[in-house]
Amino acid sequence: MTQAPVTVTVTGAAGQIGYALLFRIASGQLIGPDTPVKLRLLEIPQAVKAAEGTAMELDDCAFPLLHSVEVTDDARKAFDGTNVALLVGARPRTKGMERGDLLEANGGIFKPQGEAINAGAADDIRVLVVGNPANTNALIAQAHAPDVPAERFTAMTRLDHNRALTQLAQKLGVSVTDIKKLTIWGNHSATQYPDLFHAEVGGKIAAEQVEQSWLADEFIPTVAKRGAAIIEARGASSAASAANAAIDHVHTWVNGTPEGDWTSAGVVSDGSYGVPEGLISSFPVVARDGRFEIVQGLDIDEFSRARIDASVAELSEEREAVRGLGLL
Ligand SMILES: NC(=O)C1=CN([C@@H]2O[C@H](COP(=O)(O)OP(=O)(O)OC[C@H]3O[C@@H](n4cnc5c(N)ncnc54)[C@H](O)[C@@H]3O)[C@@H](O)[C@H]2O)C=CC1
Ligand SMILES: O=C([O-])CC(=O)C(=O)O
Repeated sequence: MTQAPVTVTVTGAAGQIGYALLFRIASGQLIGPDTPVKLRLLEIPQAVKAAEGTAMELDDCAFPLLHSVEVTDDARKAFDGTNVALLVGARPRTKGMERGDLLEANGGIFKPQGEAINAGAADDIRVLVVGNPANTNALIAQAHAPDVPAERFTAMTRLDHNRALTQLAQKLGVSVTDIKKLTIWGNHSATQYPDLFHAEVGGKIAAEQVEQSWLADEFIPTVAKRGAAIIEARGASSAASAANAAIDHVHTWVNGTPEGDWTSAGVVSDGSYGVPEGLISSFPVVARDGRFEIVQGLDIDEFSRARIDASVAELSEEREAVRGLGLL
């Protein structure tokens, strides 16, 4: 062990993503193979026992990098001194629930968690929100952590990015590693826009290597509705792939993007590409020196513009809705 331990807090630790995520974090895949990890698992009181069971299993793996595991239902304890917070636990939509009800229920989770992060997290805290609606939940948490730089709050669109990589790789009969500069724009929802007009395969623009009808009528809807397709097939929402994307997101954030490539992440808009300032929207980003930076200067044609605008309009509506609920 060559480095000081990093404290990683996972909320919703007893859930299905939590179960797919925790063992990978404990094995060193989140930050790197030289960094020991202190795990904090936050759950609601009814699920603490199940989280304790997972903690027992983590012990039973004897992971060399796992320094300790603590389980709690107290957000202040969970985020005290935390370096990386993975906010996975959220209120799922249930029958008869309107969008506003969902936003309000999640406000009750992400507001106090933002406050607890503000009160006690480490100075270098990085937050990834996975729980849906991820972008707006991230916005709520960020709004309640005024002492933490806003850029430290991010929302996960890496799963969408990874889904898009594989759809394109399968279409062109190439490896996912042959694809560079793919982008997911906007909201982690069915309005998201997976962009192939800047993506490159073998150094050439991807959109020019596929039929326009495939791009518009198959690729975009397949990626955007993949979450629903998994639920239909599995009877439960994506779990291992979501956990994998969370690992990818944080690993990239800490360790950087490769030269000549970028990734996608929901980050606070600085007004780039006409996305209203302050919204947490997905952009093409590079990670350098432990920070995400929005890739600048891309030409956006009419086709892409309309799709980015539609998804960003949805994010603006969600922001207005949570403002109306007094959550911002
Ligand atoms: N951004 C993305 O790409 C994806 C996001 N998701 C979202 O991730 C979330 C979690 O999914 P699953 O693990 O499958 O759900 P799950 O229902 O299996 O687990 C959620 C866990 O969160 C816990 N929880 C609820 N409120 C909490 C609170 N205030 N503090 C701590 N824990 C709390 C629950 O007790 C439960 O154990 C859902 O909102 C889902 O929609 C899922 C897939 C992809
Ligand atoms: O669609 C869902 O409910 C889960 C999700 O966010 C995804 O799989 O992308």
